[in-house]
Amino acid sequence: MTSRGSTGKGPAGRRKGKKLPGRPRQVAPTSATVLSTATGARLDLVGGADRDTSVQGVTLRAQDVQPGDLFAALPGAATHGARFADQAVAAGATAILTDPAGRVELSRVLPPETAVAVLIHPAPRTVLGTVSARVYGNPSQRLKLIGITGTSGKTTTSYLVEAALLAAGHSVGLIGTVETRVNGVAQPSSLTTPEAPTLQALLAAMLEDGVDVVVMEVSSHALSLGRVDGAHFAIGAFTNLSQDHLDFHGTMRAYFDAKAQLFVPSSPTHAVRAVVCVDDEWGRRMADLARRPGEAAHLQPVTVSTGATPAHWHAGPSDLVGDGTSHTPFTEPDGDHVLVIPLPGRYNVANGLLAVAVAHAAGVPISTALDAVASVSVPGRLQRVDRGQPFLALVDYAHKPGAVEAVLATLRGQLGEGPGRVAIVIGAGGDRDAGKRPLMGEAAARGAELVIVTDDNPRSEEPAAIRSEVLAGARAVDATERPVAAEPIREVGDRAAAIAAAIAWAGPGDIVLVAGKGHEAGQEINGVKHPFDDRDVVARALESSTPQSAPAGSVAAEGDR
Ligand SMILES: CC(=O)N[C@H]1[C@@H](OP(=O)(O)OP(=O)(O)OC[C@H]2O[C@@H](n3ccc(=O)[nH]c3=O)[C@H](O)[C@@H]2O)O[C@H](CO)[C@@H](O)[C@@H]1O[C@H](C)C(=O)N[C@@H](C)C(=O)N[C@H](CCC(=O)O)C(=O)O
Ligand SMILES: Nc1ncnc2c1ncn2[C@@H]1O[C@H](COP(=O)(O)OP(=O)(O)OP(=O)(O)O)[C@@H](O)[C@H]1O
Repeated sequence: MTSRGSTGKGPAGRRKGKKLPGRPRQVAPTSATVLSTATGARLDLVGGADRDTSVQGVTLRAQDVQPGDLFAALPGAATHGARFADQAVAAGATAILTDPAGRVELSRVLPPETAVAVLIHPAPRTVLGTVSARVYGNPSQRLKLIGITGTSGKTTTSYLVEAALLAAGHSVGLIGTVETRVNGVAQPSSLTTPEAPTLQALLAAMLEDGVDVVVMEVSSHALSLGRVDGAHFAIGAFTNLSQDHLDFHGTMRAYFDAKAQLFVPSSPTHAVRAVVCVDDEWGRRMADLARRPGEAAHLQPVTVSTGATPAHWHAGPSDLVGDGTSHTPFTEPDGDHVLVIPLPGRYNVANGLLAVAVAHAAGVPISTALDAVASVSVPGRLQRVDRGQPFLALVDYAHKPGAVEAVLATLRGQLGEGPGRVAIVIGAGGDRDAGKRPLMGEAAARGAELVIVTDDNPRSEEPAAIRSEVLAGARAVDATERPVAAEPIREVGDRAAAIAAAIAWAGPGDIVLVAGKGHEAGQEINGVKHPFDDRDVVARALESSTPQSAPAGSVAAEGDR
């Protein structure tokens, strides 16, 4: 499996052993006074600190501070950053950005005689993006920044856009859920969208490395928490919206409003150009909101559709070729083309068409983009694991109801009228939107003959309680609404055992889908990340299961790892 599909180079295309530069080598100093003026924060010169105190970096986590940094001591859900200010100052922080409560905390934790410039703002998170962008020289104004948002399809679409940009000769940076990558050097990501200090430092480092275009995933958390404040997006793309993250946003409307900040012209983080998939109602609303009455045509949103909704870019019916490659004719304002994409499912046609439209908006010729997306793979998204077994074993990142529904519909379509059946191994993450758990169970029961409910990342929650919520949704589905050969829903808490049970169940022509963790390399239980990679576990289960004879047309070893 290539961890990037873009160039077809695969792991060999990576510069092994090289570390991604997280920060630029050169940063011009910014004075505390300039930052105070730019943000309206009150400047308090503790211990006689100089008002010209210079800042050459910004850090959110005290333990990561480097000499010359401003430490952003923010209030959080678990603690207040100001409690760690002594560590930040000991590491060389010259300035601190905090709120009034944090200022009080500083008096308690900082050693006497500490000289440090303190910027006090009632809501420091709201100015952190501006501060970070300013300190790192506003890097997004000197490169082309493309932001991709939506509930599902962000990672896939960004890989496809990256492939198109690389094919057109750009030097490309990628920031997203799976990894952050610059010129072939990659490192795993911890957040989908980094916090503002990390993001701005990364953009500045990319610029130094010669990058001219950056494709990044923009999560709704990032938009709500100001992580992309201070970033100037040349293009913003919207994939779709379905239920997720309601623990954080409360309602679908608030979730949508968070995403809309990338598109609504009145929002400070709106992209210059919007490219919007209008397949769902939310997308249609987003395209309306992104319109700019009275402005030039080239600034109006570009719409993309794979369904009945008319759009600038419109896909016709797809022909499935081989094991998942689809050929889809489409029209765009200047002509007709065919999108060939090696990722199965109509939803991937939507991702593919959106990606080509985004690349085109970034100046890539359509033919170049189409050639590039025809050979892309994305880690942990319908990734095959093959040990010569007579059925298809797939690892996928579906961990929300809409994604489970979309991927199962695709797999059932792939089975066609044949006798094959689908097994899904599924769980739900702890400490995240609990409302989606029964809905995921329901989608699984509707689309698979065998449903094995297991643990995902329980995090701090009781795993059995999470499973019971998924099970409740699955078991509530009436037998008449399940596939004809459906079996009773099973519960196997241990994820490896659940995977082994699904593999043991499968016979020739069946499909086993291990959903939810995709590319992830660990399972988080009670604050500890245990090594666990679904792809390795599936491979081991296949190797230790009884060998069966391969039927005609069994899958090739592509996507294996
Ligand atoms: C809801 C959310 O996003 N919370 C983020 C937020 O936490 P918080 O403000 O509550 O921080 P806290 O833990 O109370 O700590 C307060 C402050 O003390 C500092 N601190 C804390 C402890 C310490 O030892 N040293 C230290 O300096 C922290 O850096 C922080 O500034 O600030 C923290 C510091 O950056 C983040 O790690 C944390 O993300 C948590 C880990 C998280 O899991 N976020 C997820 C939900 C998220 O953002 N996901 C999105 C969407 C993904 C998707 O679409 O599926 C993403 O973009 O990844
Ligand atoms: N356009 C789409 N519509 C519905 N489901 C999709 C779409 N694209 C991908 N999926 C499903 O969602 C899963 C995650 O896809 P991808 O990583 O591209 O999305 P994402 O938006 O980055 O997800 P996340 O926010 O969870 O990181 C896939 O494994 C697949 O099951």
